[in-house]
Amino acid sequence: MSAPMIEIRNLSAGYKGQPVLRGISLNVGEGEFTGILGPNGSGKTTLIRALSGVLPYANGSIRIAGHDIRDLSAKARARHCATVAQKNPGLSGVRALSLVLMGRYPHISFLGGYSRHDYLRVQAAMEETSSLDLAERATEALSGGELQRVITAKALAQDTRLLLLDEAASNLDVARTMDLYELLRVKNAAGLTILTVAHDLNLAALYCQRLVFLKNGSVAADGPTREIFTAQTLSDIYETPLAVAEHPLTGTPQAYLVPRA
Ligand SMILES: Nc1ncnc2c1ncn2[C@@H]1O[C@H](COP(=O)(O)OP(=O)(O)OP(=O)(O)O)[C@@H](O)[C@H]1O
Repeated sequence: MSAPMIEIRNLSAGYKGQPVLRGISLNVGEGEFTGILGPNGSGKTTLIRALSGVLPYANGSIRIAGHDIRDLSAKARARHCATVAQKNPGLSGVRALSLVLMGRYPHISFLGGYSRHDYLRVQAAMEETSSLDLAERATEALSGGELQRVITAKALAQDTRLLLLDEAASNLDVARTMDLYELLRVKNAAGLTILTVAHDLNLAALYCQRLVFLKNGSVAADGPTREIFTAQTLSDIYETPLAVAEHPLTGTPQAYLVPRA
């Protein structure tokens, strides 16, 4: 049997010596589309940051496609795993096209420049994310949603087998959100392993086959969406009453807010 795409063993990580993730162990198989959910501050972004290699961790191990990520250079890591982060560093003075082209950087050789193939991959990724018309725009002049699409294009242009997303739909309107998740569905069907942080429970339930709920830096619940997405589990994890009913068209479980009075 092949190794899981992600193997996390007893992972502890945090900031300035303060633990946030407390001994997390989790496997994600190749081809899974998994949602990471949980209350504010539960450690979702911290987990994505540790997986993408930008946050050093105190204890435990992370293997991606069989490689301990601490043994990989940043460039080698970027050939295995692309990330759409929640916060993006200042991108002043960069055209959208140039930003997406940076996604090809892990694939160019030491002396080689970008090839025709790189530009074709960039064009395809921008078409897929409906951002090609933004190619010549300065990234600092883009709206939050436009920038989000360009950054998603950069991640797709990276041509990895694993994609990590942290609230990738947070700046998108409802139509763009559905465009993104439909695109993710197609990519997942073509073999891409996807791990996405989501706050929108119903969106996650519609698209993710598996849900992992974090709470206080630990895994509080983990399982196939249709089994784990229950009123009891959600209400316990979020400490607020929630009801669950089937989506009228898909039969997927969906959550409903319950007024307290
Ligand atoms: N750079 C940082 N320095 C210090 N503490 C941090 C830093 N980033 C996050 N934290 C703290 O770590 C904890 C977990 O934060 P994290 O962003 O991982 O949570 P989250 O589950 O993604 O939350 P949210 O749903 O609000 O996005 C929080 O208590 C947060 O205040």
